Amino acid sequence: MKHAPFIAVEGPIGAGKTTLATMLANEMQLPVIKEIVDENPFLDKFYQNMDDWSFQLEMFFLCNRFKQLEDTTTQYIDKGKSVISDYHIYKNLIFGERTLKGSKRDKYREIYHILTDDFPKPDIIFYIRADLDTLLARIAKRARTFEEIIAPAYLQQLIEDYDDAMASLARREPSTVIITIDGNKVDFVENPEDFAAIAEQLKELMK
Ligand SMILES: Nc1ncnc2c1ncn2[C@@H]1O[C@H](COP(=O)(O)OP(=O)(O)O)[C@@H](O)[C@H]1O
Ligand SMILES: Nc1nc2c(ncn2[C@H]2C[C@H](O)[C@@H](COP(=O)(O)O)O2)c(=O)[nH]1
Repeated sequence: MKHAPFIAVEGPIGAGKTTLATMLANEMQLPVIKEIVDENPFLDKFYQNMDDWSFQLEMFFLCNRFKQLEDTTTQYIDKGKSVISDYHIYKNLIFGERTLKGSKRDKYREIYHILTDDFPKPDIIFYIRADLDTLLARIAKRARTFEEIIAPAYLQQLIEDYDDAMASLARREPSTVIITIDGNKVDFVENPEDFAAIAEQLKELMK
């Protein structure tokens, strides 16, 4: 592994991405890039009416992450510095393919590739899988008001979409190291030894 990998933590809503990315960044003394959520003006409208608001929402996330990834590239990656992020830009496509329809989905897909295809991609992905009950419990624990009305069926579909997307990414980009964490069994928040095992894997990869 390169001495300055770009690391991402991924997984469906509430899986523990921000928590794990922050914990690993502290342990490894790495800068951490966190997606913006609370400043997104469309999320609450989106959960109330997905068809009406999905295009604005996905475009907001895409434009915001485009800027973040641009800055991450110039401030860290181009300078050979390791960095960890609580998302992979690919999540924009995972969600967009599900929440958009017809010509809006086609246009969004084209815009996504125009904006992101030439960006550096993470060398290491920690992919947190978890079942519906675990995600619902963690979303409730996080207690964001606008997430209270997330339909379980939407979340279950995202769980399946993430599995398909990670398998597709592994086929497309065989050099990317994908470490899958079973979020139903591994608890890096409550069990220090679980976190230590994950951190050890990252240290080995960064040697
Ligand atoms: N392994 C875990 N065990 C218990 N609680 C967790 C775990 N991972 C995350 N949480 C909690 O679940 C909520 C969602 O975590 P977060 O990191 O925000 O997830 P994500 O970034 O994937 O949406 C937070 O309240 C967090 O403290
Ligand atoms: N439709 C989309 N929703 C997204 C996207 N990225 C994040 N989100 C939503 C999901 C959660 O309600 C909240 C925070 O996401 P976490 O994964 O950190 O829980 O924002 C997206 O690209 N499209």
